[in-house]
Amino acid sequence: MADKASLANRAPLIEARGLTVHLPGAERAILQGVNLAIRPAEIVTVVGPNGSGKSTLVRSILGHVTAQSGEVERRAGLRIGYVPQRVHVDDRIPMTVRRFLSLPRSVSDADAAAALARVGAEGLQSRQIARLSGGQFQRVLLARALLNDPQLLVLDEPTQGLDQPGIVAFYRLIEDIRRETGVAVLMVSHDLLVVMRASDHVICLNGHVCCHGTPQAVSAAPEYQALFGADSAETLALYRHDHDHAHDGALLNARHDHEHDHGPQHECEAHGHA
Ligand SMILES: Nc1ncnc2c1ncn2[C@@H]1O[C@H](COP(=O)(O)OP(=O)(O)OP(=O)(O)O)[C@@H](O)[C@H]1O
Repeated sequence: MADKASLANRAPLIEARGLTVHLPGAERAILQGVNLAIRPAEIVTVVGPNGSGKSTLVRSILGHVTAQSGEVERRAGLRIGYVPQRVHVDDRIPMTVRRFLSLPRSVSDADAAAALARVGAEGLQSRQIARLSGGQFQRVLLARALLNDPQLLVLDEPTQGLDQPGIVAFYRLIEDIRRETGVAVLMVSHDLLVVMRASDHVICLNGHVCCHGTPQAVSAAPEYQALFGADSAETLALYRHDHDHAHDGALLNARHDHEHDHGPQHECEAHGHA
């Protein structure tokens, strides 16, 4: 995790205040009064059940969806790399990885090769996009998002369709990239255990912000446990402590630095329903 005090002192790259979003056809507001700030080099993760508004929040922050009230302030000239939840690739239209990396903006062969190498997908340039495995495709999407040297990476469910080792490896890659480049990361994910482990700040969303704080604080919060069940908190606590011995199973690929939790830090702030 990044040093918390130094993160907190940095001005946000992007900040949402009081975002309320109604979408046409929806009976009620999809987001209500949501606040969110992402600072340089910070990994912020949004978790929440299906339909809780995670993608809508991401799309509002990116300006793809107009909020009925509230505001999004972004640093002037902010460069964002975005990996959307769904990318439709028509497999009837041939498209190589190299060509895909030049959409929508043309990039040099050297930059394309460097971006692929950075995400562990070197040598895929001539492969057809439609024939990549799920894990390869996610890495190519990430490579494309890195091409404009972003200050903020936005990843909406980036590990969909990956198996557990693939999920762990992907988040590890994100942590490495953050460490090397200082890029900030906003992620939406269902992979509670792995993604919360990699996060500086977790936001638990269910139309409004139910609670937020460090992974430890959120996993101990009653609002989080009401949404995901007390078991999820126990499993996270176990995972975080269980690092001194050989592990079986996929999680053994996760980074095990010695980071002890000392119980909930009571950082979660309950936000009432509007
Ligand atoms: N374009 C739209 N018009 C009307 N309602 C929408 C639209 N897009 C999403 N919704 C509704 O808004 C709610 C939130 O959707 P959203 O995709 O933001 O949730 P999510 O938390 O990302 O869900 P998931 O985890 O299933 O991806 C859902 O009830 C969804 O049906």
